[in-house]
Amino acid sequence: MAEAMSPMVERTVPRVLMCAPTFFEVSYVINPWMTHHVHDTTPERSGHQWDALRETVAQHADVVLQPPAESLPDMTFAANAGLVFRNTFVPSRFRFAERRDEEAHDRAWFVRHGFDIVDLPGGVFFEGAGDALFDRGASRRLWMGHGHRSDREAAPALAQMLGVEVLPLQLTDPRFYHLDTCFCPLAGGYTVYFPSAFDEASLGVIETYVSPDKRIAVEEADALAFACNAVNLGKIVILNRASADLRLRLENAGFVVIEVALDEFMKSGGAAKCLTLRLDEL
Ligand SMILES: NC(=O)NCCC[C@H](N)C(=O)O
Repeated sequence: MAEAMSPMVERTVPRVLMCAPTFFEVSYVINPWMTHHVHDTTPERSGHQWDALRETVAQHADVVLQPPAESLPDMTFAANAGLVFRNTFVPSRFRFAERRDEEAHDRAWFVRHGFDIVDLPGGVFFEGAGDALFDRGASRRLWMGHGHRSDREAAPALAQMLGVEVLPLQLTDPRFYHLDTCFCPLAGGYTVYFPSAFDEASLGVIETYVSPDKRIAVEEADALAFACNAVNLGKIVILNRASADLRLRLENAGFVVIEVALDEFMKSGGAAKCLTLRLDEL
């Protein structure tokens, strides 16, 4: 029987999925961050950092736990399970074989929790909320990154399947291989992003849709510290690290910045946002 989740019920407290890093390690290389870190993580350190993130998120949201699976070290990056919109779950189709066995676990979890599963057309790669981020301003538009992991073809398909406007953004820097590594929509329509990770046309799209007073462009040092990979829960912004300048800009926009060290996960190319998946996208 489906476990009761009531995903359609209007909630005031955000609901966030996380998956413990029990089996997390760097055992293969599918992005530049992983290159020098094969077998360079410890369960103690990743467990400790993940617990700190879970406890921080739990102060501002209901945390729902997905059981991890053995031999799937990247499953802890819950954002990549798929995309949630209302009661619909669009499962990821991973580009690299190393992550494809996660798909069955994620699908089963979302079926079990009462979501409607809607699949992308065959052969289209799509890495879920790693590459698809809802605007948090007045609009429900979806920003979608492509060029490294997800295919551009996923954008019109998602628009049709979900009935939302989808804005594709071309990613150009292999270090910022998922949209959530270099772009973060915040409450009120503010947007943190690293301009150099996008092609010119995509920067033009961002500048068309996000007014200058809402754009928070970061320097490379912040981008490399995964400052764009932030969890935004209302006024709260949880991230690995922010420079004094970025913190000030976020505070001036009304946000409260909370740093949680996640360097063990950065060895795999992920941080706060990648380790979470919003389940209430209404
Ligand atoms: N950026 C994300 O959304 N997730 C991080 C995924 C890290 C994993 N090692 C990968 O390369 O797929």
